[in-house]
Amino acid sequence: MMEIEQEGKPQGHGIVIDGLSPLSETTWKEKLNTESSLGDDIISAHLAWKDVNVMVTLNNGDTRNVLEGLTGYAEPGTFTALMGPSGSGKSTLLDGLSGRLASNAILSGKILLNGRKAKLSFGTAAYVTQDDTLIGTLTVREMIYYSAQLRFPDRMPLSEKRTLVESTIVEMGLQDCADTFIGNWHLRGISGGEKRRASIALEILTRPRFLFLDEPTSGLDSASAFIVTQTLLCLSRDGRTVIASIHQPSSEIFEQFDRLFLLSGGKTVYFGQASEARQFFAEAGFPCPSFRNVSDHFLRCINSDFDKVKATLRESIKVYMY
Ligand SMILES: Nc1ncnc2c1ncn2[C@@H]1O[C@H](COP(=O)(O)OP(=O)(O)OP(=O)(O)O)[C@@H](O)[C@H]1O
Repeated sequence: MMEIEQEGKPQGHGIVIDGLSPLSETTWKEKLNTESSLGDDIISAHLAWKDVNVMVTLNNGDTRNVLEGLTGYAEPGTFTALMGPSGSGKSTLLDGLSGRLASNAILSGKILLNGRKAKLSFGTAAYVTQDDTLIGTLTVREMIYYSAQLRFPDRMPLSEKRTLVESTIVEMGLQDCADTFIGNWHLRGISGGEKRRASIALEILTRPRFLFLDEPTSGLDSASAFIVTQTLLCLSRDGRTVIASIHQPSSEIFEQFDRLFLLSGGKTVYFGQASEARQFFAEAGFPCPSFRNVSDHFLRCINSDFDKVKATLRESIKVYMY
């Protein structure tokens, strides 16, 4: 299949509006057909999805399309951010990809793991929710160690569990607070950012290939949020596939994303290299003023004048039709 050449084509990335493919069919098929030659001990896996729709049934029996025609992929060693206004479908996409949709939601479309239809089995994927479910009266090391005892089989030697716990503490940069209480409403403990990293530590104990995170930076100050996303970037560079929904990242945080999936109203506005999104919006007639945070700019464009954004982007995407 050939790409249709057109003047003014935004280079190197794809977008989709109203169900058009954001990627060339060939590129998508390449991602889709990446056959797994991975051994169990290798932490890398490709996820590809095409024409994903999610329909929910409401209490009154009506149905509603929450996601429409989403196509994309996530590769090992990369950090993908799902962004969009509140209610745009970020969590639903994350839930759909990780196989944890609510019982009233039905997903259609293709989601392939290493080119095959496969369920994400225990240990393959981890999901970190927005809420930290930690026990305040334990120290960070105790919390991770107890979690290791619950997650790993009894036949695994304690020394091995301890080694995994210690390496996880180092990987998450929690050495300095490892023996501090996590804390609760009456016990001063570790910071919010450290809590978030401790929550991620519990999930990476099993060395998952995929890490899904719902708003890992919500409620954190900008410095803590930056450290959390920096940690996620490091985890991805170890060969993991990291996908996180993030509401309004600072420019510094935005620069850490490899790929951006920008949603509005359950549809894709942009899918491609995060570093090229600014240029894409500029070419579509929405240059980002230098003083403005780039993610704020995208959300403002979508919120304030989405019809115009859509109309402009629809013009630009002709080049991606095959
Ligand atoms: N199981 C469900 N049943 C009914 N409605 C749902 C369900 N799941 C999602 N929705 C609706 O779909 C829309 C998208 O929800 P979702 O939580 O995915 O958005 P979001 O972009 O993550 O929002 P936020 O940033 O506010 O968390 C919302 O309007 C939500 O109410």
